Amino acid sequence: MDMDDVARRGLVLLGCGKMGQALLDGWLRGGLPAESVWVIDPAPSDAVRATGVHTNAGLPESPAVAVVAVKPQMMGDALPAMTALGGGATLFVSVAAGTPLARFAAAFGDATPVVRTMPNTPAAIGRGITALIGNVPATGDHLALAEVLMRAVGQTVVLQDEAQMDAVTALSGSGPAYVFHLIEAMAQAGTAQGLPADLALALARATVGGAGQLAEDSTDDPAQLRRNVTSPNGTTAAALDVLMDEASGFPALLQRAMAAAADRSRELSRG
Ligand SMILES: NC(=O)C1=CN([C@@H]2O[C@H](COP(=O)(O)OP(=O)(O)OC[C@H]3O[C@@H](n4cnc5c(N)ncnc54)[C@H](O)[C@@H]3O)[C@@H](O)[C@H]2O)C=CC1
Ligand SMILES: O=C(O)[C@@H]1CCC=N1
Repeated sequence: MDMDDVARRGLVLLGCGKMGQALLDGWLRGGLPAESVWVIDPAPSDAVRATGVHTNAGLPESPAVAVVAVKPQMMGDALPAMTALGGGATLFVSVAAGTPLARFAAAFGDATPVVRTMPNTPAAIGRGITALIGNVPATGDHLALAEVLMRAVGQTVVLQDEAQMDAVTALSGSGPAYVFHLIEAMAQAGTAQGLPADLALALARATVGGAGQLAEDSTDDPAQLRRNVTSPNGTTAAALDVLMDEASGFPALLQRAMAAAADRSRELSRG
């Protein structure tokens, strides 16, 4: 199965909010015809309607793919709309946090191929990263098709074990929010040091954006990039003494924050 099959047989997208829309935009940008997509969402946005996809219309009999992009708490209400697609002919791809593969087998039958994924919101600009893992009925071809779908919005990595999904969710799924909060916090601290708020925010955004791009593009690892900024006994060293403090610095804080996120993912998985 490839994107030509998806164009011919159709793709159903269940839930088209922030993540669903980012994916939809990526697929349409990549050349998937709007008439090949069926969106099911009780409140589709004007932007989704404007794409020309089918919204809340009768579903094709045997779509190539059904993508689940509703909140984990909505699964009980949302999945029954797709019951008829279970059984094997349609590949299910879920982007939902804390929703195990077994939840989809229970809804659609044990023979249904399902690929569970965890994308992130930089997908909206084609800069996401998505981790994937398939269930037993999902073949190499199914996983490859799921990767093609997710590559429309960024990079992909395949996991070895579904249990890794909780840590992935805590790291790359939720991670953009930590970075946005870092920008907010740097801007606030800049204001506290006497800068006007708009100037502090502009500096913080560009610094995090530029440093992120440098970290991704450079052949140096992040530790070396950090050392490149840090003059002996200079300003950066003074700040890093605070940020790298064993008890109260970034590492300890992020250990706690990500443990909370991963624990919440495990809790959601238990239903
Ligand atoms: N926002 C993020 O950063 C990420 C979200 N995810 C996952 O993506 C999924 C969607 O999250 P968001 O897009 O952020 O949420 P969202 O709230 O923006 O979108 C959810 C959409 O589902 C629709 N919906 C509600 N009930 C429905 C039903 N019964 N049938 C069909 N559609 C229904 C809503 O109208 C809404 O458009 C979640 O499972 C979340 O865990 C995964 C990675 C990152
Ligand atoms: O907060 C959440 O539950 C979702 C999953 C990863 C990012 N947002």
